[in-house]
Amino acid sequence: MMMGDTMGTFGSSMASLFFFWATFQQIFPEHLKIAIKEFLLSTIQQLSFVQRFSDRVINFFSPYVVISFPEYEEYRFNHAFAAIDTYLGAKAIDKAHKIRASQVKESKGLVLKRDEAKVRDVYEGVNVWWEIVTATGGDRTHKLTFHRRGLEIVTGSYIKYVMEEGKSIEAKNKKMKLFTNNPSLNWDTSKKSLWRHIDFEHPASFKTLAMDPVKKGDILNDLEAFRNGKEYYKKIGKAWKRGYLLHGPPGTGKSTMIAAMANHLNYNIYDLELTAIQNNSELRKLLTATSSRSIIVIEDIDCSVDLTGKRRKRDGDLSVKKDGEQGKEDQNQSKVTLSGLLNFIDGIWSACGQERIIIFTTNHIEKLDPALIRRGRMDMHIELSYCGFEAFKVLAKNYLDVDSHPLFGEIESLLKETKIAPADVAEKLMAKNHKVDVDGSLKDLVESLEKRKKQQRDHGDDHKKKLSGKKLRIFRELF
Ligand SMILES: Nc1ncnc2c1ncn2[C@@H]1O[C@H](COP(=O)(O)OP(=O)(O)OP(=O)(O)O)[C@@H](O)[C@H]1O
Ligand SMILES: [Mg+2]
Repeated sequence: MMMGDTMGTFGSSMASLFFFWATFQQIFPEHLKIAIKEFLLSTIQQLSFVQRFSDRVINFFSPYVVISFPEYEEYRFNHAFAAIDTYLGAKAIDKAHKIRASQVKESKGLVLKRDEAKVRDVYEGVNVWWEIVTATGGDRTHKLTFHRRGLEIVTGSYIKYVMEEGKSIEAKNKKMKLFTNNPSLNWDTSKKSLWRHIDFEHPASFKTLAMDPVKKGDILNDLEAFRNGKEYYKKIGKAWKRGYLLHGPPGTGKSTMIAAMANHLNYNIYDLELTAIQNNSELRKLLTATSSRSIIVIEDIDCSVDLTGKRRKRDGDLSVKKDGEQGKEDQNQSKVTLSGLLNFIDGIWSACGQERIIIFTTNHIEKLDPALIRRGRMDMHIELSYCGFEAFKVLAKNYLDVDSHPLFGEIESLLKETKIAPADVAEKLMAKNHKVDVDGSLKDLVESLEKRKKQQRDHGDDHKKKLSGKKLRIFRELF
């Protein structure tokens, strides 16, 4: 067709359209036009009503239930959303096709997350489908779809299970921290000024801890029972806390065990230095500023606070001061007292605290006031003692990577007769100049044990001689 023909056809079509519009304007009066408009609008409304009604009918007959977990609710972040996100992210990584890796500031290493919009899960035989939906505004929502049959299981326990799993994965991925209290003089109005922290990266583990394996097993079981004891503690109406008293000579592994416990449970450590605080109210402030899932440690409790005085009942309170020291005590408000510590452990902490462990360590259990260490306050007394053969075998494995050696027999019998701390054994087994020398290290240890055995025997003889001399003197004085 020629260009001119095309233009002609277009022109005549436009002319017909104008003609039609002008006729419409003339024929239909204004009110009729409004009526047509209203008719069209109501038809559209009816159609959307039909749509809504049909949705309802479908929902009514549909065997599926959908629960939504929006990221924000009334402008506040919904923590359930975060827990679900973590749970789904970590779920069945091995089966996922898309994985997202990231390193978040607070996390230990690379966090691998399943990166799929839809995830299927099965819980107690119920199939559920999770889907993440993003609205046009960018708000995200986790949608959980399942068959009505599973309603009781899903609402009764599955959602709770997802929340708990999510939170525990979050906690596991978090870097542990070691907190130390700032001297109270440096505190300002912010809670953050009470404790300073560093990342906690101690390599200690129960596997490398040298001690009697039965005792080790008991402690591990106790920790596990505590960690999983939320419902139990609630049932018996007690605060979810546990106290351990670690006692034993220097270098027997008390501090190492605390690190191993923190690593095992993934808890933060609060190392409470009592000498840096002035009084009981500061102590209370510090302890209430600690977080859940943490271990609060007071090392060398016998040296940190004057606990040696006899307790005396005063105004229903426990006092550590000896009789006659009342005036001094009133003046001396700058003391952290046994009563402050005990009150906190028993009272305030029980009311506000959750999932906390408190550990006291001492080299001199005999110096401690019985009130501090009675059962219930300190639930478990753990003695770390001199190195036995079983503990030695763990150290030999750690340091030399050997399970047996011709010198083991001799070492076993020497250890029975000699008091040596695991720290001293470890020192002998440690590689010199980064070279592991099994024979040399074990020979070194045997020599050191023989020397100690002799010293300890001589010291024992001296002690016996002194005693018998004293007895003789008393005998002479008497007769
Ligand atoms: N039972 C043990 N198992 C493994 N290593 C140990 C053990 N005991 C001591 N060690 C080693 O000795 C070093 C000192 O031990 P640790 O600091 O735990 O002793 P401690 O009982 O806390 O002593 P102190 O009473 O002086 O505080 C540790 O770094 C560790 O290498
Ligand atoms: Mg120590």
